[in-house]
Amino acid sequence: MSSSELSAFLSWFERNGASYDTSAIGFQDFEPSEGGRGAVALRDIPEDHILFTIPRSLTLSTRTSSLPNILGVEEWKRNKLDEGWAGLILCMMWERAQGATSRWAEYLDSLPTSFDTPMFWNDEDLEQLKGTSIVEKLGRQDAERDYKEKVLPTVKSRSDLFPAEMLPTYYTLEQYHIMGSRILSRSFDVERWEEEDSSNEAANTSSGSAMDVDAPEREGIPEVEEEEEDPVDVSMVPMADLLNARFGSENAKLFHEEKELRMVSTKPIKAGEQIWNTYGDLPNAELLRRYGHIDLLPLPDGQVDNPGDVVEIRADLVVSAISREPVSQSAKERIDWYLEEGGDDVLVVESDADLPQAMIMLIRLLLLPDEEWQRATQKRKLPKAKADTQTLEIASGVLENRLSQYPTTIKDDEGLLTEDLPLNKRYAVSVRLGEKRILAAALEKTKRLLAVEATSNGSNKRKRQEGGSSDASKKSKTKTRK
Ligand SMILES: C[S@@+](CC[C@H](N)C(=O)[O-])C[C@H]1O[C@@H](n2cnc3c(N)ncnc32)[C@H](O)[C@@H]1O
Repeated sequence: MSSSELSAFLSWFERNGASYDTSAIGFQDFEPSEGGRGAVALRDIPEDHILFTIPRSLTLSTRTSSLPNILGVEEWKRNKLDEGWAGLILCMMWERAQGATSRWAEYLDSLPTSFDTPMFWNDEDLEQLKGTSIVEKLGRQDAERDYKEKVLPTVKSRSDLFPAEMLPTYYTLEQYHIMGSRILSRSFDVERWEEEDSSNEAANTSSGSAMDVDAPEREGIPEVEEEEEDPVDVSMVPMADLLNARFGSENAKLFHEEKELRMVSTKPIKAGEQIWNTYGDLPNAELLRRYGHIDLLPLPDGQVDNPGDVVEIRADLVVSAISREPVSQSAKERIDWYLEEGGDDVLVVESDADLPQAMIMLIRLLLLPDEEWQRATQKRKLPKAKADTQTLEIASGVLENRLSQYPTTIKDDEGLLTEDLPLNKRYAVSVRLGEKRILAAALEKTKRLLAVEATSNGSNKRKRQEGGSSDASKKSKTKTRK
């Protein structure tokens, strides 16, 4: 954003009922490694200070744009614009096409039009991400399908709203990707205020609840960390999206009030310091995919990594470690049951390198003798996450198999990082190295436990270790791939 775009944005912000404390917060360019353009404290700011306030009506979402109502509820739903981000993307395209008459004209003009995220990388750079879960999550094909099946038919069927001569400028696939990337790197989830009236009927048709309802936890099923996002909550929040983020550095947070959103300091901030929001202290793979940067911090073990890093292991690696191809009918039934009962198809190893509880349960489930399997289904109870020798052996095979999905070794990557690499490659190598270090640590832990199992040979000591969940396992996060 140029300085003239910034000042146009700031005066638009204030003209439209938003306000910011001009004595406390300013905007400047930081080093690229510090996030580039961001917010700075102009003076010492105490904790709990309101930095800026935005009326809910000035956020841009399918609730606040008038397009869904103008188009009509029926058509909105018929074209599936109430599912996923296609509806918001179309609203953003349409608002932009309205030019100066759009309520968000200056805001939209201030947003970036190019991105460094892997979505826009060439094949050579993407190749460097092999083994990480980024490539399969890019969603380029899904986005293109939504564009072709939801957006284009809508646009072509309503020339009163989308004049044909505007299509090549405002409603192209390229614009679709740009708007999608703006949402990916800048949107917030803004839930409806509990008592709030549903004023934009077309946008409020999604089945999601405005309340933050936790999924019920069934016995034996590990908690599911991620909740389904309700598309009507996904909102562009002017000014809040100017704040950068760094692992563990958050000093300001967005609070959702009935009529407005407030960015409030959560710690004292010294004059000259950057004002950091949080993107959730994400693993590097997710930071890179959504935002195009990574976080690297010196850790107590002397390595430089992101403490929020995780490794995702697809549950089918566990299945193939146990059952021979073709997968037996019984294994298929068990996997279906595990998934129906809320078990997840992706197992997550965190940076502490403990085996995910879900992995141990799944292994044990697949190994259960038939009678016990019948009992488990009757009681709707997964096996305990107790890692015995057989389970540990299989888990270590799964970890080795997962490690082999990366074409390079830890040593190769450490060597590469000493070289002068282009930025995309440096990021990709750092992401895969962080993941491999976690896998290697998990493998080492598992092998240590196997050695203990082998030497203790049924002694009392071993009984004590088997009494509860193995140290190697933990109540794990499981995750649904997006
Ligand atoms: C919500 S925006 C923040 C404002 C942004 N810097 C701008 O100029 O509009 C998120 C983007 O800021 C950049 N960013 C934020 N934090 C960063 C960090 N710690 N290191 C590098 N880039 C960062 C990334 O490009 C990211 O996609």
